[in-house]
Amino acid sequence: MLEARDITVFRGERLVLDQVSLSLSAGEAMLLTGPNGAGKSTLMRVLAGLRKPDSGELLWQDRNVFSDRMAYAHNIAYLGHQDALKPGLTLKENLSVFSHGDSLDEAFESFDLRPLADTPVRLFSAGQKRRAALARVILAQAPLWLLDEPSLGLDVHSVDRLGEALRNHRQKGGMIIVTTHVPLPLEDVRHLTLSGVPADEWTGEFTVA
Ligand SMILES: Nc1ncnc2c1ncn2[C@@H]1O[C@H](COP(=O)(O)OP(=O)(O)OP(=O)(O)O)[C@@H](O)[C@H]1O
Repeated sequence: MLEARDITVFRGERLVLDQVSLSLSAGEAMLLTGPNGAGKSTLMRVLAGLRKPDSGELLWQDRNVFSDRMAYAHNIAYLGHQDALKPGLTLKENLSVFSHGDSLDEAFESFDLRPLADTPVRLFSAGQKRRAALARVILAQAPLWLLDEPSLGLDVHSVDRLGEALRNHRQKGGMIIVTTHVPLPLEDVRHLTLSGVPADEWTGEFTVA
């Protein structure tokens, strides 16, 4: 089980997350929504153990994540805005680092990547890179998926494939937290909306010469 209690984060002088709490159990999914700048990606980085909150606690199986981040890292698959693939390597070379054999085949199948297996990733389109990054999420075989705008750049067919991957993961007892600005094929999902901490009103004026 994942539990976040009163997570508070400042970026510079600015309060971005103000005592945000959530919890998630096996098989559950949560949709994280809110306007641009509301703090969704910041919260995802905290949940991924990549950023320590200024106050609050993050617990995985009742243990504090930040007291042993390395142990926690084995339990998560985090997809950020960057696809984190090596451009000079082929797709197969990129993904083989994470797995071999059957699981690699399954990951290729999940996002129709077989025809691109021997192509260098630098030649991929934005959507193809996103599909490859999603295949990597599957390969991680981690119980908790943290997906920041996973459908970015995906065509309609690939969004369907994403829906299937999300469903399969939950059926196996996996957990998912996902941010999105567009509808996703995700049933029976809990919602957390970040409204954003209001910035001070900008009081400047433009002068037209
Ligand atoms: N590198 C940074 N340094 C300082 N402040 C930052 C930095 N990156 C983001 N912020 C601030 O943190 C706030 C939250 O950003 P974050 O990326 O978490 O929002 P978001 O909800 O994911 O937005 P979006 O929907 O546009 O992806 C932003 O409003 C911005 O003011």
